[in-house]
Amino acid sequence: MTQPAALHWLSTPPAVTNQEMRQLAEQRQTQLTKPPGSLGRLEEFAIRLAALQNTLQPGADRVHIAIFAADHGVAAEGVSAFPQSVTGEMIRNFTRGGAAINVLARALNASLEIINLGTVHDTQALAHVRHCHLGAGTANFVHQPAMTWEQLSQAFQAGFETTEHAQQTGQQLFIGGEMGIGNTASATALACLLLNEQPERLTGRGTGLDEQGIAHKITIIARALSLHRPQTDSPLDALRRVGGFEIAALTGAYIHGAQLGLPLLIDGFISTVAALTAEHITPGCKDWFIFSHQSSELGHALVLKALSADPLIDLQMRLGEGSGAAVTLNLLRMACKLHNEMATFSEAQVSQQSELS
Ligand SMILES: Cc1cc2ncn([C@H]3O[C@H](COP(=O)(O)O)[C@@H](O)[C@H]3O)c2cc1C
Ligand SMILES: O=C(O)c1cccnc1
Repeated sequence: MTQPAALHWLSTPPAVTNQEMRQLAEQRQTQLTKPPGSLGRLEEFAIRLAALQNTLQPGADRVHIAIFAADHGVAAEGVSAFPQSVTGEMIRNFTRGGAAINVLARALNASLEIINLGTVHDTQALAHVRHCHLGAGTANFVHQPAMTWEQLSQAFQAGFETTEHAQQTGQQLFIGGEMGIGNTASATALACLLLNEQPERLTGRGTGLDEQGIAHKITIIARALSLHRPQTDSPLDALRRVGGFEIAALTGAYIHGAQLGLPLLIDGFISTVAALTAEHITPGCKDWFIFSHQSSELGHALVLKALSADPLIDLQMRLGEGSGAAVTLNLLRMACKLHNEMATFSEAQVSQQSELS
């Protein structure tokens, strides 16, 4: 079967960013009572948000965080330091407020939504979760495509609905996150297909593999690539063959967010691979991405480079769940406040830089 008609919305181009607003915001930065450029990258981020939000008063107060969770068939190959049951157990933890992202969402006063796309252990009865059950995890992509076209299409639909709802409820920024044991192997295989890379250059520790574990993970990914690489005919097909339900949903959320003109704050390795996939499927999406942090997962630097991305911070985090993006949110909030609330030279009657210098 080929690409279903339900995926036609993917060819709608991303929204166009407002370059005039960008210039106005740049001008305002030069008029604020500080030496030009002295707030460094905080200036750049306020200017970017002004252009993306189409306002001279950018903000990151109303933020929605969505965590997409699902299991991976490739976990059966022993590619994670943790057992597959952890995906379902963590979904339960999210519902009880005990995960890192719960703590961060509370501290940031951001809304948090958990989307369960399908786990091996039964999690379908959990309350406070949006259930979009596509199966008991993906198939093991070492032997066959991870998903059917129908499953891929439904995962995209779950992502579409998430950013659609975020936009309708007036959110200024969207953070996507993921949970799924084995998903660094899936994201690595996907990045290898999209960037025509070898797994040795991208495979990292994930949840904490040792050197032997990494060597085994590389062998598994290489085996999968030798099966899928010759048959993959599009970025969408690459995602279907070696991706995960949650990675596909995140990709769909990013594409639709970019179509709506919703700024998207991107988390670590897995989320950045979803962002790369979104850009390959619907070129121009990356105009709407703000890269939050550099993860210590080995492949992240290379994938960021492929997107010409220079993230805000590097705290050597490697958790996922949208946690790195959430941690940088206060920096964006400060950047906006400075941009919006500082006095200009003329308002404060402070002399500007002399002509001679
Ligand atoms: C308790 C726990 C909480 C997590 N939260 C995110 N991840 C992260 O680790 C997983 C990917 O690593 P790998 O590919 O090595 O399995 C994903 O679920 C990711 O979100 C977690 C992992 C664990 C163990
Ligand atoms: O960078 C990430 O997102 C990441 C890295 C390792 C494990 N889980 C997530």
